[in-house]
Amino acid sequence: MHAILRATDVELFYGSQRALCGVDFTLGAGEVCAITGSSGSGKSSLLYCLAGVLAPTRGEILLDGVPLHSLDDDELSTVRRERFGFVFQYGELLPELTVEENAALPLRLAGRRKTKALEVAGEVLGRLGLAELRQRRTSQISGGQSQRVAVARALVHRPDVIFADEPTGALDSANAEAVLEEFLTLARSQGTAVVMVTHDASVAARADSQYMMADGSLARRAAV
Ligand SMILES: Nc1ncnc2c1ncn2[C@@H]1O[C@H](COP(=O)(O)OP(=O)(O)OP(=O)(O)O)[C@@H](O)[C@H]1O
Repeated sequence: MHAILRATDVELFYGSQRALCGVDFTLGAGEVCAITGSSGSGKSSLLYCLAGVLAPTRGEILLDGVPLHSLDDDELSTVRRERFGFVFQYGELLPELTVEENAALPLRLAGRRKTKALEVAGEVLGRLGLAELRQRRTSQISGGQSQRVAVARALVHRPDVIFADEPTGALDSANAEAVLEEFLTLARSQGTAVVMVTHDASVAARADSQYMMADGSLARRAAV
């Protein structure tokens, strides 16, 4: 399997606080990976580094063999916008936009025409059970519905890698299953890779690979 993302010996400090140490990680194209670990163990920090949002203090992150730190700000923004999709814990939707406008945002930023972008967003929203809410402003939907809109927005432009921090945290089991199915379908059909942080053991068990984060160190868990 072609390695799309590779981290070698990554360390991250926030001031004097060490959040990551000696992290090695490889993600194959089309691989769905789950990272678990206790609160404060460094899971979100790792996602931020892998996604080029934070620069590691030591070590490097390679995307298709190219070190993220070799890209200038514009190139990094383009990578994040076009090749990555994000469902972050505090990833806010824009309250003045409707559900479908929020979900269509990555396509609009990529220059797609509004009608086409809304049509594609509508299909994804439908698969996530949100068809009825398309025209609703996101200030008028529930937390779990917002989370699914954020998932739709992360995958609408068919990115190469989706980074998801607790993407099913606010969802009941049926909706968590719908989100996971979307990830797995994209991975199998488009070769999209997914790195997701989750506390949900049943979600993690469905991933292709599982890792455990403890005190800034990452360890692969054997398949059961
Ligand atoms: N901006 C920051 N400044 C200083 N320390 C930080 C910052 N963000 C995180 N930390 C610290 O870095 C460590 C790792 O935090 P991180 O958020 O990556 O953990 P996490 O495993 O994602 O936690 P949670 O499951 O609670 O979201 C923790 O000790 C945290 O207190």
